[in-house]
Amino acid sequence: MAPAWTSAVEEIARTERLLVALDFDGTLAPLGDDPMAVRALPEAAEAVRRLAAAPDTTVAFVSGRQLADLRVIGEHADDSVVWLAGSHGAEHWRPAGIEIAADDVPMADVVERAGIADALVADVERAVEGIDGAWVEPKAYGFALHTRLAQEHDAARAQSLVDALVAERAPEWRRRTGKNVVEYAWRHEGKDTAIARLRAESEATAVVFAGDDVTDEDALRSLGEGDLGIRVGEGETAAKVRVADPLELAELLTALAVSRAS
Ligand SMILES: O=P(O)(O)OC[C@H]1O[C@H](O[C@H]2O[C@H](CO)[C@@H](O)[C@H](O)[C@H]2O)[C@H](O)[C@@H](O)[C@@H]1O
Repeated sequence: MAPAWTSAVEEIARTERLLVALDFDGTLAPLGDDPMAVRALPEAAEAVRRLAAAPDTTVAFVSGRQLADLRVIGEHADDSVVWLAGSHGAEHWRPAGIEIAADDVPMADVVERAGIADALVADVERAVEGIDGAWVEPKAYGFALHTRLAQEHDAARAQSLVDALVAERAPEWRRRTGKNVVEYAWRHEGKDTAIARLRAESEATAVVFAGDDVTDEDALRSLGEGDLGIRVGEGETAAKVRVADPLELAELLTALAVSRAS
């Protein structure tokens, strides 16, 4: 029997210019304990390669990872044709020859906020130092508190300590929850902003977006009638289609690449 998503994939494959925007962690790559050790499933990497080679098709990774880390885990080389939106859309990368709009945050603000962020990250690290399984990932515009390896009560304690510190020192920062992670950032862009920018720059006539987590719902909710949102795994969603895991997503993306190439 054909998968339930077959007709949706065949329909969107007929659009003139397609943007395929993909979250990374939990979507192309299964989640793991060490964030820098994860990689896309080979089947997913191959599907991305085939889609990127298909006519009138732009592929982008849209991730909460800071850009530098996304390039490492995404095995993204300088000559790649895959577009990137990191830090939930606050950082962008484009292939050679495609112009990229300059960041509109004044340099003086960046410097000032980076100083505040560095001091806050140091204090947050000290605050969670003795809590088993809790650790801090410094990021381009803030940090993430990881609790994947912590007991439930330790995770809750770490989160409330960090919430209190951020509320006192940086109440205007955006707080986002994810799978065993809470992120805090002074840039407020979300994946909805990233999709709007990628759609405009690629002149897409339709968008496919796939993601597995709460922050991906910003992007999924922003999609229009002619787009295709895909939720990977469980959870409430605004997506039209659900797949079980990254492996089934790779199967869907391969089917899309085949339709797009024919
Ligand atoms: O937007 P995404 O690409 O899904 O990024 C979300 C966060 O991903 C990373 O954390 C998640 O994946 C880790 C590796 O599998 C896992 O250990 C962790 O529990 C997950 O929450 C990343 O480390 C965060 O910075 C991202 O924001």
